Amino acid sequence: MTIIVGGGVEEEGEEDDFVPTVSLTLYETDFDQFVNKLGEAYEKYGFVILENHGVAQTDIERAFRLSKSFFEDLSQEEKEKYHLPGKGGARGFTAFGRETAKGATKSDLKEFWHQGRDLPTKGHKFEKFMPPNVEVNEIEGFTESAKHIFYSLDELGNRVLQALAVYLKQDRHFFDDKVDEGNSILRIIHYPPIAEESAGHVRAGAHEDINLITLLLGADEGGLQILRKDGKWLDVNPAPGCVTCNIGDMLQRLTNHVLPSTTHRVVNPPKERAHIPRFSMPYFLHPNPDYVIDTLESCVSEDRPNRYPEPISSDDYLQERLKEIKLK
Ligand SMILES: O=C(O)CCC(=O)C(=O)O
Ligand SMILES: [Fe+2]
Repeated sequence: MTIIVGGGVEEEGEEDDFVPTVSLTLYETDFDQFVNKLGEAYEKYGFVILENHGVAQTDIERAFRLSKSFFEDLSQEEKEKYHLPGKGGARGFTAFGRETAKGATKSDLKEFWHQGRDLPTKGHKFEKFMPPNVEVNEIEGFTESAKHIFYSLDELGNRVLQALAVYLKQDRHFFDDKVDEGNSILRIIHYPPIAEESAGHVRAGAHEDINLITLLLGADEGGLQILRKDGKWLDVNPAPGCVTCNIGDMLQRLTNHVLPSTTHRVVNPPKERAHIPRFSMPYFLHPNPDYVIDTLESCVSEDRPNRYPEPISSDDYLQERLKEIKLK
């Protein structure tokens, strides 16, 4: 059958072979339909592709141009200057070969930059959780562009969370005061060309995201795959400029697995494309660090007993998980 996969693009395949694309225009014109489409896609795949999301294509292209310039034009020494030791990679640069998927022995084939939230005041109660951002001096516009993408995806994420709140039978604004000072991170990733022999290392090993939801730019480059419930790996093929949005472990925990955090990975390209680098930008939307994740009552029933009777603070949960992926 022919399927429209977003942006009017047609592809051949079975309906189950595609992560659904949902348009943000529905958020304005038919919120209930937006809620249902998102909820259905998430219950089935844990992933959805968002089009007409309002982040300007020119801003996205600029951010990718500046990312390319940072990773390819600066020397290793210049990049290393922006690494903050002992901070769990929370801000600035993390070198190639550092992050290792939970349970994996071989590190991922990537280097990345982390941009976080700027706290509004000095002496803010979240300073101990959220260190200041690092400014890149060599690449004009890099910091400003990273901030712009951070806050644009944050705003988009808030709209997705409104829909999910309604889907979960909460007030539409349930998440608003739980994420307004969230310890969120924009990760600007560079996967360099693959060397002759990658010795079992992959661009990003199979993992689940830690946070509430992730909003990803750049997946149109290919390589991203999700693990379907039947055990098959499914390519995620968004139309250019779309945002891929998935559920992370914190939201899976809060919803007692009503919304699943789906395992995903980035596979190495075939030999003839091994010389092509890949760039992507996931925005990991986190709750405020003092928010306590306590299973929603609307997600517990006789058939679905509470898997997490012990509540946990977002920061304790995050710190545990950072150790597991060798960033702490
Ligand atoms: O690069 C991508 O497309 C996905 C990256 C990812 O899954 C992650 O960094 O958690
Ligand atoms: Fe991920």
